[in-house]
Amino acid sequence: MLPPHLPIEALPAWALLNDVAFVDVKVKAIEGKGYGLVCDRKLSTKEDTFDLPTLVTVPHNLVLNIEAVEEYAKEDRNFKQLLDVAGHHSARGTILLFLLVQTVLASRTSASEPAATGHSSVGVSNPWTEYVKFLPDPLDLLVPTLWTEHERLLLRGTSLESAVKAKISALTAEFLAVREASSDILVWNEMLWEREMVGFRDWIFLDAVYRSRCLELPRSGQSMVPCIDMINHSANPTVYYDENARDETVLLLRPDTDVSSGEEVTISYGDAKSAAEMLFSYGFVDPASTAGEDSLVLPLDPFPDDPLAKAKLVTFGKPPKIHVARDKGSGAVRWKSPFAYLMCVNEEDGLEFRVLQDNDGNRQLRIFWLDEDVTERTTDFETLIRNHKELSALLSLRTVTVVQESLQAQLDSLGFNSELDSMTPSDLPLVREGCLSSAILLRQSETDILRSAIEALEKERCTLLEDKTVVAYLGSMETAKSDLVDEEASNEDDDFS
Ligand SMILES: C[S@@+](CC[C@H](N)C(=O)[O-])C[C@H]1O[C@@H](n2cnc3c(N)ncnc32)[C@H](O)[C@@H]1O
Repeated sequence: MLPPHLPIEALPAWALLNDVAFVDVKVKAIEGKGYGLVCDRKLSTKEDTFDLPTLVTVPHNLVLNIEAVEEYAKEDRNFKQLLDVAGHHSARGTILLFLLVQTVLASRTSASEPAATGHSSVGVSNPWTEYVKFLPDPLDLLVPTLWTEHERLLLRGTSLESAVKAKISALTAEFLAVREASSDILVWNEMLWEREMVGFRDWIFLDAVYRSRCLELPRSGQSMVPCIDMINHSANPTVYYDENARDETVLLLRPDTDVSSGEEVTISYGDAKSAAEMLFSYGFVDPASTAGEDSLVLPLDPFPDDPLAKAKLVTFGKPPKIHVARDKGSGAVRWKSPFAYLMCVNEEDGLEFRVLQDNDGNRQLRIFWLDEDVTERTTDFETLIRNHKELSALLSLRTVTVVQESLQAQLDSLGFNSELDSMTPSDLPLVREGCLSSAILLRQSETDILRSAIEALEKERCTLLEDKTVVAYLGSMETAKSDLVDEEASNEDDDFS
């Protein structure tokens, strides 16, 4: 079930009815980006920077955030029941439920029941019941959770390969939980599930809508704002949003900016977002973005033969990851992987797990390093290691090597699928052009980051290999190895069988 679509020409009437003011701008179709906001006349803040022109004003009552949904639930008994069993977990989950219900209401009101009274048998309609009809068609929203299986193959070897799989699994579990919780409520069971008005694809779509349209407002926090969510992104934005003294959300022309008549106005969706984040959240990669850092997040698997692996994972308490960032200007690389440090400390280095029982009889797994209880510091093994005089360089060397090997494996996997990098739309008729171009940009960006990071880690490794404690350790290992070889050889001499 999808909301019925309204042409964008109907938006000015919706805006008028709901007190949204557009001044000198209009929402129009923009090639390759869906809708966007375009200036009607030349605007400038080059001379007069004191008074910034306000292009759009949206009243506070239209802002959709967790508080607004809780308020709506007070008016709508059925929705409150739904929210009580399946919502309240997070702003996102709560807003998704609201959007789901608005979509159902929008489909019903346009098909059968008139919305004029604001009441249908299932719920109370409100401005969002109509506004959801201006949301993009799912086929035009190119976030990878909505890509076809064929299209998702383009992500092989990138950081999004596992991230998108994990997101789809999480969304499946979330959808099933909503379905299970709400099927005990008669009205929702009939409405959503018996009539099959909602399916898993709708849930994925609403999640994508939320992620690609949610804003962080200075006072109202994570919110969706109708009309302001029609603004596209650019690395060189001309406008920005804010909340004014009347709590209205306003769109303002940036200082020292000229916009000509017919030009699209844009905001920045975030300078610091990597190609993977942009594609994951918004469904495109901006090739013009040259500021800030490019980054990559990869999962990190513990050593398969580490007997302490499970205990380390439990005490660490979150999925192990490697974060790599590269400054787009200088090319300098930073990396971070708290679990990699813990992963490289073993029993022979003084690591121990103990099960302790408190006064109430509860048992708790605690982690000790060199007899100190470090359970609260599992994410800070880097500092613990650095503060250890004799083991610092050796354990750091192990950690750097583990991270470097993981990045190399990822780079190999990208290289293994490198034929994708030169594909054209005619080579892949089952793939949408936007998916292919974004995937190619992502692959290029991640290949560059991985190459730079592997090179930087090699330098770190070389420096650590020269440390005198490492040299002494490796020397002792060599001696132990040659002693063993000598011993085996002399045993062979004695073997007269
Ligand atoms: C907040 S909405 C903007 C309005 C949207 N264009 C629409 O038609 O409803 C964000 C979505 O707009 C599109 N978009 C925004 N900026 C873009 C850009 N620079 N290039 C391509 N698509 C863009 C993407 O689909 C993104 O998920």
